[in-house]
Amino acid sequence: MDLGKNISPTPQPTEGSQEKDVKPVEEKKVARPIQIVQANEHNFELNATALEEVLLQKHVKDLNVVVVSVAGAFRKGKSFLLDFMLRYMHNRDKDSWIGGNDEPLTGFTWRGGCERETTGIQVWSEVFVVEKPDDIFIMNSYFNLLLMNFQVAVLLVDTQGAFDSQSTIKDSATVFALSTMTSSVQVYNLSSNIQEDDLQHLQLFTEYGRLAMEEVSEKPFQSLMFLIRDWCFPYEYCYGMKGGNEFLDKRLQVKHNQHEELQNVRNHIQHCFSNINCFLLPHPGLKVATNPKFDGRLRDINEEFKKELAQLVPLLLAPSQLVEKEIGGNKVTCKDLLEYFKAYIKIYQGEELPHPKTMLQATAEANNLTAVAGAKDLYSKKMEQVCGGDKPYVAPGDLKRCHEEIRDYSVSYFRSVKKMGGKEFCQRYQNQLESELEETYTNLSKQNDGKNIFYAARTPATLFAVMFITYVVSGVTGFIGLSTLAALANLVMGVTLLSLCAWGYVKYSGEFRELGTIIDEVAEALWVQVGRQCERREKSVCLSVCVCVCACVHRLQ
Ligand SMILES: Nc1nc2c(ncn2[C@@H]2O[C@H](COP(=O)(O)OP(=O)(O)OP(=O)(O)O)[C@@H](O)[C@H]2O)c(=O)[nH]1
Ligand SMILES: [Mg+2]
Repeated sequence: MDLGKNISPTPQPTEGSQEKDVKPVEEKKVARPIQIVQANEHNFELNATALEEVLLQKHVKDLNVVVVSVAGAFRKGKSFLLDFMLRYMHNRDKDSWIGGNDEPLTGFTWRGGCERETTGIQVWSEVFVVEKPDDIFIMNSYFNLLLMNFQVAVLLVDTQGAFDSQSTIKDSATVFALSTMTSSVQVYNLSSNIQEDDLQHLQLFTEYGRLAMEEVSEKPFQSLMFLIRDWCFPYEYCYGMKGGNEFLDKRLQVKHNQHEELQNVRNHIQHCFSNINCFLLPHPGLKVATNPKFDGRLRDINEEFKKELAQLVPLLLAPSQLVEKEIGGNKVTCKDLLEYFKAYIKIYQGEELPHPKTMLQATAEANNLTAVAGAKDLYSKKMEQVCGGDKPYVAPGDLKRCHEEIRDYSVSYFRSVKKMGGKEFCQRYQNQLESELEETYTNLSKQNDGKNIFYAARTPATLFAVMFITYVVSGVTGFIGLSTLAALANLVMGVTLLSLCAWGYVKYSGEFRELGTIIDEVAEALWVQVGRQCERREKSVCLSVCVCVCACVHRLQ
């Protein structure tokens, strides 16, 4: 059997991707980390030109891509690990890929210290072409079975650490989601153990990724590897993949007697990834963790760590282990990946996605909203007893008084409910509640007005009055010979009569309600205007009476 013989598939050009050939980056410059997503003041921008330079290199652009990314909290050795992956990719044909004892570790920038190092998303400029054995065997003309090999392009991705002091939850979620959506293998880098909050954050971040994807299939993401650094309990679960998977099975187990919250997190994670693994890595030794002069040379690293690292990296990057990136069930080429990056980043730059929040913020919001809903419910129930649909008309003054009493009672209920978020935060929700109650009151008082038969008769009364006045005006003006004015008055009377008939039909049939509303509004405006004029007249009449009385009194004196 002739293994390893090259039969490369013919790549199909993809619609919409740019047909550019870019010279290999390493031809122009030495291989280096390339910043493809930049974080500017909590906004993420894609450096499309830099990504094009990497992904549109002639020898890789049409190859299926394998994207291995490392993500997780900041300062936990992600870039350090990726540099060992780079060593593997460079020396994978040699017996020992891990390097010499005194060779400093270079590649993605890593360092000691407590402040974050990597920002945004970086990729390694050199895309590695690997012959990946496929499961298909073919027979050649000499009747030998040949294992088909496909060339794939391997891209290594380093990400900004989550939860550093300069990033919001949204920033961390965006980086994690973007890297998960674009990678075929996501390494979730954790320290010491899998805590419940690690699972909750993974749930939040993957949900944020899922929201941004157009087609959400059953399992939107591919492989996830929990990588637990500084594992201290090899006596319970041994280092490596075997112990890791046993440990993970226990951690992700869904039991019937478990709280729903714990079950939800586990189900969510299992439904997001097609393949989930775990690897337990020992502590690399104190020199690695605490010596500021440590430059990555193997001499300073614990033997146990090196032994496990030598197992871990091939598990991710050995040709037979490579997982090609798939989106919606289709394999993705380097050229396609560029387009996906462009599309995904746009979604995160837009405003249509909800903002992920801290747990306190989300809980406080939920508390306050529940209290607002409770208070509104209380208000509605009490007001229902005063002016509900089956209750008779209430005098507007009485209704207002009831509203004020019940509003104060509801607001004090809202204030009495225990809520998170602090005084100022809760005040915002109290203001929202008060304005919503005022709105409800306006609607209720309109309904109440509708029950007043005199109110309901306003429109026909106004129209009748207009008809009567125009009738008199037309009679008088006709009598004194002002025939044009008389004709005009007749016209107005005719239009008013028509409006009255139309209004009657609308009220009877419930059809053409917009027309009915317009007639009501015009009649209402007339009514109000006439009312105001009468009030003013009344005042001026009163004033004149007062002036007359004063003058008489003055005369008498
Ligand atoms: N305890 C411990 N320290 C490690 C391990 N691997 C690397 N380190 C050390 O962790 C420190 C940070 O390494 P980086 O690779 O820069 O960490 P990072 O996660 O990329 O950090 P950010 O880029 O800031 O997110 C360095 O001092 C490494 O020597 C490990 O497995 N355990
Ligand atoms: Mg880093």
